[in-house]
Amino acid sequence: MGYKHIQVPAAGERITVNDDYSLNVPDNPVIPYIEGDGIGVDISPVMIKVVDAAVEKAYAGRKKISWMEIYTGEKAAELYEGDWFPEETLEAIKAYSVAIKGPLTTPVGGGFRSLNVALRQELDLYTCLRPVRWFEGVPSPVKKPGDCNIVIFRENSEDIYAGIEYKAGSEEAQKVVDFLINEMGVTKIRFPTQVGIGVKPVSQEGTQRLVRKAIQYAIDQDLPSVTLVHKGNIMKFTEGAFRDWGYQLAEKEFGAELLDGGPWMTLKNPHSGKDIVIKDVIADAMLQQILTRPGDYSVVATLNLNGDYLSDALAAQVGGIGIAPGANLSDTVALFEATHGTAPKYAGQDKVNPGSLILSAEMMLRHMGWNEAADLIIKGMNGAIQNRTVTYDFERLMEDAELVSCSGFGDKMIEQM
Ligand SMILES: NC(=O)C1=CN([C@@H]2O[C@H](COP(=O)(O)OP(=O)(O)OC[C@H]3O[C@@H](n4cnc5c(N)ncnc54)[C@H](OP(=O)(O)O)[C@@H]3O)[C@@H](O)[C@H]2O)C=CC1
Ligand SMILES: O=C(O)CCC(=O)C(=O)O
Ligand SMILES: [Mg+2]
Repeated sequence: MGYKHIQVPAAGERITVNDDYSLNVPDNPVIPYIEGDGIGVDISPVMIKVVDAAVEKAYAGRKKISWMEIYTGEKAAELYEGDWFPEETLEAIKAYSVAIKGPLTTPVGGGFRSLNVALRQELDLYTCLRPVRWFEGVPSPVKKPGDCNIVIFRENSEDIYAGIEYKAGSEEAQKVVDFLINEMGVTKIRFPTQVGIGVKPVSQEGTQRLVRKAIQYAIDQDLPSVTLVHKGNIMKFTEGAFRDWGYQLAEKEFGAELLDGGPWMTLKNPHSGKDIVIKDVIADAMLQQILTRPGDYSVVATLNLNGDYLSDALAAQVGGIGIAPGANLSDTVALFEATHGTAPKYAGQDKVNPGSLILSAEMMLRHMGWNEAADLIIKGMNGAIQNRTVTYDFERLMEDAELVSCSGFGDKMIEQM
């Protein structure tokens, strides 16, 4: 395939996907990566160095990644003459099936819409998977951070996050307001002029494909519960429907039965025979539950915006978004990315924690079946933290820790593998 600006490495083959969605991973796969805006310039090269070291150590040259840079965001705009979101980036991610990205800037209140959201929508990466776990020694604002071991399944394609919005004062906003008032009999728009309007689509299909993944994950990983997090008391036909469709799917596809008369349900893990509880919690209560009783939660399935809030809040409990990894998944494409953003005030200073992107790469290696290399990344992370050689975000909360740079932390991880 001929690309305009993407340089395909001379060596390396594509990862391909079978009809049952399993992967064929060659020993020398080409992995596309987006460096990212802001601190992307700091963390992406460190991630690549650490992953290469883990792969080399695990397989002694038998396996190797050929990295292929692809472009979105500021770097794309420079290279593609103002195009922030080149079509060939999407083509490459689809063609190579597994990719990783740094953070991308989204302006607040105006300007272009989120490129991160656009990537998820264009590639239909409907699951945002964000595991939250504590590494021993990481400073935390809570007393028992080890109690927090929660895997978030965030719906990634719908909700108020889909970007259907009309600006206050625009012809479009007024048209929607007039339609709501005149044709739908709406009387509750408090100030019907100069009002911005947002639309919140939540579908049965979108909900159920996400909840299906969450329950299957709990089965595969032998976990005790799946919690549907929603604000369904207030937004009945979107967030409330998410809960109801979630329970319905658990019953229909996994044979879940009502627990003590419901609405909670329970099903037997077909592999381990253990019970899996399917439960639900209203989103505001959940934000206190994760602080007071994190051990009650294991897998969480939630809508797009709730998942965004919840993932940063949970990350804070185990040390912050500097080490919070994630993946955006469709059935055929996986795009790994950190939970945090571009942290512009630190850009180019070789200062921030590269842990979030490195742990996202660790998830990528497991997705590829390269578990030995993934294990070495965890070993390196544990070793660097336990040696108390950490970046500013941890160092400022620890006593007697040695402050290291972003690249320095990567090197410390490699030493510890
Ligand atoms: N998926 C993506 O690409 C995402 C993109 N964004 C975009 O990023 C931009 C900036 O967003 P903002 O709200 O400031 O959120 P950020 O996540 O970029 O940064 C918020 C704060 O989190 C801490 N932080 C973030 N990354 C790290 C790191 N690697 N190591 C240590 N600490 C870190 C810093 O805290 P402190 O100041 O305490 O040191 C930082 O000031 C926006 O344009 C936003 O839209 C946001 C989220 C996700
Ligand atoms: O797209 C963005 O700029 C922000 C996205 C975000 O915060 C997230 O996905 O966690
Ligand atoms: Mg976020």
